Amino acid sequence: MKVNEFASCLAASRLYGDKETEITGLQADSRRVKPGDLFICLPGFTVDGHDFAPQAAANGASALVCERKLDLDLPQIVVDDCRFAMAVLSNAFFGSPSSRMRMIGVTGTNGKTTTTYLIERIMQDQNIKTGLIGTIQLRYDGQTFPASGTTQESLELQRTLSDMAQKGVQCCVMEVSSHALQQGRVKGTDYRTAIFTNLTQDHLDYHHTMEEYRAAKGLFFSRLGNVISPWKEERKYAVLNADDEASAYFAAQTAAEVITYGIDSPANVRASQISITSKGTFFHVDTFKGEADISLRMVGKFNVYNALAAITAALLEDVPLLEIKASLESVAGVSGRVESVDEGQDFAVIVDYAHTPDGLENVLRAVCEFAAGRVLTVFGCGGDRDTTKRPLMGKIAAKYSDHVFVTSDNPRTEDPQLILRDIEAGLQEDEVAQDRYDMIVDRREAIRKAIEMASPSDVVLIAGKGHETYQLIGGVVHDFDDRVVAKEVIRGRSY
Ligand SMILES: CC(=O)N[C@H]1[C@@H](OP(=O)(O)OP(=O)(O)OC[C@H]2O[C@@H](n3ccc(=O)[nH]c3=O)[C@H](O)[C@@H]2O)O[C@H](CO)[C@@H](O)[C@@H]1O[C@H](C)C(=O)N[C@@H](C)C(=O)N[C@H](CCC(=O)O)C(=O)O
Ligand SMILES: Nc1ncnc2c1ncn2[C@@H]1O[C@H](COP(=O)(O)OP(=O)(O)OP(=O)(O)O)[C@@H](O)[C@H]1O
Ligand SMILES: N[C@H](CCC[C@H](N)C(=O)O)C(=O)O
Ligand SMILES: [Mg+2]
Repeated sequence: MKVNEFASCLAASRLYGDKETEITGLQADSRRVKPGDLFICLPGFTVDGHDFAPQAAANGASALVCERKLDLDLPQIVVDDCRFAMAVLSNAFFGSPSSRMRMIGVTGTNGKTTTTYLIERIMQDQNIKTGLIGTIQLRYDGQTFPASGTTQESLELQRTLSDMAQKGVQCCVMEVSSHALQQGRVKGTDYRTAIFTNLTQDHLDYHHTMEEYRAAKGLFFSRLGNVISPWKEERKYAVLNADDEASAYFAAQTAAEVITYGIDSPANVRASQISITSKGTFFHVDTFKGEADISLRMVGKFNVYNALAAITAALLEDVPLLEIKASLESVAGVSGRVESVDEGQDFAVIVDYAHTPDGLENVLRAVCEFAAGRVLTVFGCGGDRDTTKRPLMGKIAAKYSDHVFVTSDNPRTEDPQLILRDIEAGLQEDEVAQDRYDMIVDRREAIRKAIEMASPSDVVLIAGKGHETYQLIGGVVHDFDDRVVAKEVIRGRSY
């Protein structure tokens, strides 16, 4: 593509320099620029990509996309917002790959990864070649790739979608974070179905207020159906959780057809007769395409919501309900989500990714429902993230646990001790919590103490890191996997 063809994708852009310059690739990191690349200067949150334009030029960039004209002898496309431009240009460069697949996106504070995994299983079982993009990994065409976050930057996303389309992927199910929506990472991506799981507190460091956070998620629904593509005539669906009050706000914003799922409120797909054991969850589901009884191998009422969202999306893809049931019942669980660590010990150890107040409350409620003995909780809160969730999580941990071990969870650049103190403030709101908690900065030590305290029938819940295999302390990434550490400690414990 020539530089003027890129410029013409952006109505209000200004092009300076040789319009015929040929572009062979896109890049937003000067260190990775190859000759022929169009370098996009992203004004980042930590550094300004414009400052790296000379390095990009030295590495052979053919042209620049920037927010102000730079003093460099290269063609330049000047735009108002480079991040949004990057999404539009990436989509154009890769030939709108999302329009060649069935795109199903999932947004919401909790449950995105789980819901995408369930949908992936259902679609794969229909012999529909399905790709997955999310927090744990990317996978398609028999290959897996590490994820760098929940939703890729637009350039990486369009590259991934293009590769999927070339490899014959017919359906892509992906997580869409509020950060991605706010930053326009998915702009131009043509979703057929947009799913909302729930909205509860998280990320207030980034979104500042719950209203702003909700508004970011709202972008997913307000943009749905506004993308020009070969699927244009096709129906678009907003799949909303009838039990979450934010759904009415999203419904009012979307031009797509609204389909609801829920438990407590009337919904198009509704679960009843829920019963939860330590082995799984049973429920009856009433849908617009029949009824079924479903026995999930995953525990917790929250997983009924995730299953309902998956059922709704699959019904909209015309998958028969009984085949959806068979697929859901075959899912043993999702890595790091209510995952049991079983070394033959006489108490339960569960590793879970709950890292928000609502996530923690949900998993603790589920654990309390089936725990025959005490509930011993190990958890912490991430550094350089929403600080206001820390005391809330402390209070919740105290409310549902017999003993709490407050510890580190990726302190990043913060002082770990201070994060623990923020959590402690919430624990101390609980009058009976005073002598029922320990503060242990070293997570391995905290896990060891909890497991040593466990008696037969107790449940040790280790929350916050789930599938993660690292602990970020300062700028250093240390190997750390709750499941591995728990196993080592259990094996070392004498009975
Ligand atoms: C707040 C946020 O979203 N930050 C993202 C952002 O970082 P940034 O703007 O600070 O980047 P920067 O370091 O200032 O660099 C600016 C530009 O200069 C370029 N650069 C930089 C150095 C250099 O030598 N040359 C060069 O060209 C960079 O490539 C970049 O294009 O752009 C980076 C690269 O594109 C992302 O990796 C980074 O995600 C960081 C790691 C992050 O923590 N993101 C989290 C908050 C996030 O997005 N999370 C959500 C999940 C949330 C959830 O639902 O739980 C997600 O979708 O992953
Ligand atoms: N529907 C739900 N409602 C509330 N909590 C949930 C729900 N589903 C899962 N959880 C809790 O949240 C944790 C994270 O679940 P999951 O990974 O599916 O969410 P996510 O939205 O992908 O998270 P992230 O934003 O970090 O990508 C789980 O380990 C569980 O404790
Ligand atoms: N997507 C979330 C994951 C948090 C996981 C937790 N282990 C932490 O590091 O805070 C975030 O980036 O806020
Ligand atoms: Mg996720």
